[in-house]
Amino acid sequence: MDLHRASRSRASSSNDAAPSLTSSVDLSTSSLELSIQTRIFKIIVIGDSNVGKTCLTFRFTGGSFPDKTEATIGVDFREKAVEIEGETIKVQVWDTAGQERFRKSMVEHYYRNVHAVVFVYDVTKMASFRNLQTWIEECNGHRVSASVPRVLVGNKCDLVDQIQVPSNMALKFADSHNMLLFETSAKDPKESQHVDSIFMSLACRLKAQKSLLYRDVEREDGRVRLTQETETKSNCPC
Ligand SMILES: Nc1nc2c(ncn2[C@@H]2O[C@H](COP(=O)(O)OP(=O)(O)OP(=O)(O)O)[C@@H](O)[C@H]2O)c(=O)[nH]1
Ligand SMILES: [Mg+2]
Repeated sequence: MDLHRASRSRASSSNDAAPSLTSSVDLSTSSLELSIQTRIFKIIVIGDSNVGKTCLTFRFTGGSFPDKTEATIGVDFREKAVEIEGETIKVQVWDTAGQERFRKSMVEHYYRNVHAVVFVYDVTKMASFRNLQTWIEECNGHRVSASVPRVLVGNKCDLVDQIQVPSNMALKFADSHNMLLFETSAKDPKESQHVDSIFMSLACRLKAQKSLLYRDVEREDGRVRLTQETETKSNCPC
């Protein structure tokens, strides 16, 4: 399955950084050491119920397709440590509920300090594609910065005889929203690497955006001050 690259070039430096990366934060030495060791990127997965959000996140973090899923209630967290350019980063995936009744009390939490957003639709359900506009509006309504990377995922491509959403339509939509488009399948084991690349491409972009110059650490009266780098790096291999 092809990975379509919609136009996008939004390297940004202003950002709600990873939990430990606000531009000027006092930390104890031990928590600083911890934050230097492992950064955590929070990625939320959003879309209609039944599009396969749980299966995609399961595929990425567990490497397999679940035999059986139930509608997600609230949120399920899944984590995976990945290595990018020698740095170990924890990708924390928030598998959200698509059903309104199972998500309404959680919505604020989904979007708080989010680093990247994955919008999912089902390629065999045109309604799930049409509803993307509503999901995007919800996201924008929660003050998610324009610099937070977003990608679009059309899932269930293994159901080749049932596809309702043409690739060119999805690509046009992705382009108009400055997103990359991935058409894939959580179920098809041959697509496993492609599913990984959804999250890895985001992690690479986040790493490039949120570089910290550790040499800028200053010590003042036993406290430690972190200074965030303002330049973006663009030497990520992804
Ligand atoms: N054929 C096929 N079925 C899939 C794929 N991904 C998920 N499914 C099936 O679609 C159904 C819904 O999958 P979930 O991952 O639970 O959907 P969800 O988006 O998490 O749904 P909510 O938790 O209610 O928001 C399940 O029966 C899955 O087995 C896929 O890539 N191909
Ligand atoms: Mg689910």
